[in-house]
Amino acid sequence: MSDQPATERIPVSVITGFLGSGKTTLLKHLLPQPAMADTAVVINEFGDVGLDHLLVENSSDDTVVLSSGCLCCTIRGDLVDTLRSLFLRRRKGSIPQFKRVVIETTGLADPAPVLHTLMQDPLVSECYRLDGVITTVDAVNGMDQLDRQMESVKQAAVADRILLTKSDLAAAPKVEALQERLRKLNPAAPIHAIRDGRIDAAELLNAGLYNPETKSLDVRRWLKAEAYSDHGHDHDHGHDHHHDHGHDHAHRDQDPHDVNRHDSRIAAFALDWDRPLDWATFVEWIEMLITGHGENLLRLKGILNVAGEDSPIAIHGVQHLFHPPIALPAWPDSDRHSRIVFITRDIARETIETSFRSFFMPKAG
Ligand SMILES: Nc1nc2c(ncn2[C@@H]2O[C@H](COP(=O)(O)OP(=O)(O)OP(=O)(O)O)[C@@H](O)[C@H]2O)c(=O)[nH]1
Repeated sequence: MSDQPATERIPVSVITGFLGSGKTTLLKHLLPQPAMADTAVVINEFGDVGLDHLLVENSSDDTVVLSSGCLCCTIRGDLVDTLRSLFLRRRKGSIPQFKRVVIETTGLADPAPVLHTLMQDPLVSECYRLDGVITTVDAVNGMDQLDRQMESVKQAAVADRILLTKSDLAAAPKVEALQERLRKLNPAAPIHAIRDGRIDAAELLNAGLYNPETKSLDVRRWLKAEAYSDHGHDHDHGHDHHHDHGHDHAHRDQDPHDVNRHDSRIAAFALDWDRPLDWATFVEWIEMLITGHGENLLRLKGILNVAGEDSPIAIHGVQHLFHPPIALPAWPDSDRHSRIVFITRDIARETIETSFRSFFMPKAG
């Protein structure tokens, strides 16, 4: 665990989104805004020659281009080195005192390993904290990309904010259908339709647990667990079909003939539990889950009511990584339920729920 409190580490925003979906255009419009002052930018390009940094006008010493590979696979070590070197140069005063980092991934990046590195690498997580993931989705090509490219599904599924770009080029019904699909894929992320990257940076920043404006840990905003309750996850209606392909109820109204839809492999849901949880049992359950399903646990976050603790514990996981829990100073309101949000691939809600109950429901007889 990092010695630095979460509030003192430098926030990192990750901009991801499929090829050509408008990441660089967005960055170009964000960087001149006052809310983005003192931002260091790390741009990752696929291929030998980086171009995007030339397109982002205020390229400077704070802009680092990682080329010749995709951030998610070949050059993860470079990301660690880059973030570390930026931090050391900042401390030495050889570059300005940046207060935020923005990483633009390549369009083909699977975002999970990038988040992994940010949260897991001891050197990185000592100095930085993941603030949020911003995903651009192309209104013209997005539907097709979601059908064909699993990366684009994952990019949308793990987003904290989704930006629908190029809606000026797509017919309204097409934009609405895409928005609807994205809402099912990721119920908690607000979706903004934008044109040519134009959006107020304040809408995108500070998506994390810590809210710099109120200087407090803002659990409700971070977790948005309530967003999952309206999306058809109820399980009391006598579904008798078998869920052996990880098909989730949230997607039951998709076109059954469209076998290519990756979204049916992705499920987003929240578990809610009204009794205090035994911490040792919880850790045992999570470890079991990670051992069995780690790769497909795309994202997990929650706030727990732990037996014997007066205040809540925030948890955060990405695939095989379970981040050190954070003890929050107090409950945000009178609701003392534990809430855990899951974004999974090929794991149905029932699987998680059944395993949770097997650990926490008192055994009959
Ligand atoms: N009409 C229109 N064009 C846009 C919009 N957003 C981006 N574009 C254009 O889309 C093209 C691709 O945009 P980029 O910002 O380079 O996309 P990118 O995601 O950075 O691309 P890669 O780094 O190759 O993955 C450019 O020609 C942009 O001008 C938009 O909202 N409307």
